[in-house]
Amino acid sequence: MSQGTLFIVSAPSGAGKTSLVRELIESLDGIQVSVSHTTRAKREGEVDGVNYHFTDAATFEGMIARGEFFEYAKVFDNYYGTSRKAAQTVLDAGQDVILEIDWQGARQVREQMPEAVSIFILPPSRSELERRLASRGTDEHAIIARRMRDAISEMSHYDEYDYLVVNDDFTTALQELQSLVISRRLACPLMSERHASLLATLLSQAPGVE
Ligand SMILES: Nc1ncnc2c1ncn2[C@@H]1O[C@H](COP(=O)(O)OP(=O)(O)OP(=O)(O)O)[C@@H](O)[C@H]1O
Ligand SMILES: Nc1nc2c(ncn2[C@@H]2O[C@H](COP(=O)(O)O)[C@@H](O)[C@H]2O)c(=O)[nH]1
Repeated sequence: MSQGTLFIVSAPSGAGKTSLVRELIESLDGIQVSVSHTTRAKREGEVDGVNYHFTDAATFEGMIARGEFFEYAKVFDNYYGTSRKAAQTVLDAGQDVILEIDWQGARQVREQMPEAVSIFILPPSRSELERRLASRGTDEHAIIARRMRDAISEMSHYDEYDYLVVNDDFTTALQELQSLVISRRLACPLMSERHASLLATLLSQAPGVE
């Protein structure tokens, strides 16, 4: 079975990547989002194992020591990471996988898997980014201020990514993400089983092929 494609999606906090990725995986078959581990506190409404695997720092550091992370980083003073097993299981099943991670994690993934497709999502403006962080209603003022400060350093890594998508109008940004996933599938140099079997049939029936 051919392997799926790994997509990296990064953005400053509040730009809308979780909302876009949620809609993307609902709109396309054969693509899943990898559930990260984090040491940050659970927000109201978040579910362990769905939004994140919520862990304490000792557990997270034990996983680091055992080499269980594909990538991990400290973001806003908390650990966040993708378990190697979680991402690989999806890829081995022939499904595409999306990692919603920061620029530090994206670098680690590219080093190990240069064929990964990376997408950076930009907000239309800094004021709109701040408005979205506030309107989400999940974080206190000090946390929003910290995320706004770190947004500039996150965005300064935009040029390490293969594609940029501006999340101004949500539907337009979603369509651009859908196009990137679909065009990657069509351009995939690894032949799918369906294509291989069709070609084998077509070529075996062609008279006079040398
Ligand atoms: N195009 C858009 N226009 C207006 N609001 C949007 C748009 N996209 C997302 N939002 C809203 O912005 C807020 C932040 O979105 P979201 O939580 O998806 O951001 P995020 O990039 O995943 O943040 P984090 O990295 O902190 O998880 C949400 O309330 C979401 O509904
Ligand atoms: N390197 C990684 N970064 C991650 C991962 N999961 C999330 N993130 C980054 O954290 C921020 C904040 O997320 P929040 O849920 O607290 O709002 C987010 O913007 C991502 O950039 C991960 O597995 N690895």
